[in-house]
Amino acid sequence: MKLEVRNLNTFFEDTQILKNVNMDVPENSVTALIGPSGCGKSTFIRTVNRMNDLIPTFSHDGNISLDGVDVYDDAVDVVDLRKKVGMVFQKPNPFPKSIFDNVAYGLRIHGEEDEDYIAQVVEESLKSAAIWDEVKDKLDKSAMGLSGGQQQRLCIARTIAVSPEVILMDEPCSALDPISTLKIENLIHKLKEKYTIVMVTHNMQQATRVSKYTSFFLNGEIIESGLTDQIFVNPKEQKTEEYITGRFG
Ligand SMILES: Nc1ncnc2c1ncn2[C@@H]1O[C@H](COP(=O)(O)OP(=O)(O)OP(=O)(O)O)[C@@H](O)[C@H]1O
Repeated sequence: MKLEVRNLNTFFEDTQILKNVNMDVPENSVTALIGPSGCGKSTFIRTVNRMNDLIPTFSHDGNISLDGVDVYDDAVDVVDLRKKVGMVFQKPNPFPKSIFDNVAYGLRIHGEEDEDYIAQVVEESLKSAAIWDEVKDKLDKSAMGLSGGQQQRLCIARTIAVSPEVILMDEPCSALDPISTLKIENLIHKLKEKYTIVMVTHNMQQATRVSKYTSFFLNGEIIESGLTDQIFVNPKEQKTEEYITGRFG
């Protein structure tokens, strides 16, 4: 397994958010996380790449391993971990820099100085994120001038420029129109050949379109995990069925 989560509990102060969460994420696949608002999906993915470390009231117990290595081990370098486990957020968050510099950013902060190499990776990343044709003639223009859908693909290019292994996506299409959403979904299909993707989505159709596996979260617990086809066609748990048929949440 690429990612293995065992008996994960997380807390903000003494409020428990995630309760005994277990998950296996196979390599080169898309796993969708579904569940009603506030059930802990974002907290979960932010625990995987240790983004919650930035919140002083956060604590956890249990284990998350990436390729068999505990991501919370003292020997793990958090900067290196976040390079391996990239993240794409709900709202596109380009830096107020040029399109080129947005994608080059990660390479530069990791010490890359070879400008020819940087230019090559920027081009490859923009191509992989299916936005190259739209921006190739204005790489020096501000990323803030792009549409929301273009900004989100730029953020995906920025994430893949540092060669991550896992990409965490927190509702990556929720701020986008249907056409941009389709572009991102097609892109996710392509990206799973190289990367392992874990994606939070509120859109049930999207989960069935893009993911192979689904985990259903409710009140900080995983109620059911399995193949997406099974979860949506033949859920084992009554709560899963109630949720996917829109009876709550
Ligand atoms: N920094 C924080 N401090 C305290 N509580 C927090 C913090 N961040 C999140 N929470 C709480 O953790 C719970 C889970 O929130 P989380 O954002 O993980 O849910 P979610 O399933 O991703 O929701 P949504 O679908 O609305 O994004 C909520 O009750 C939220 O209020």
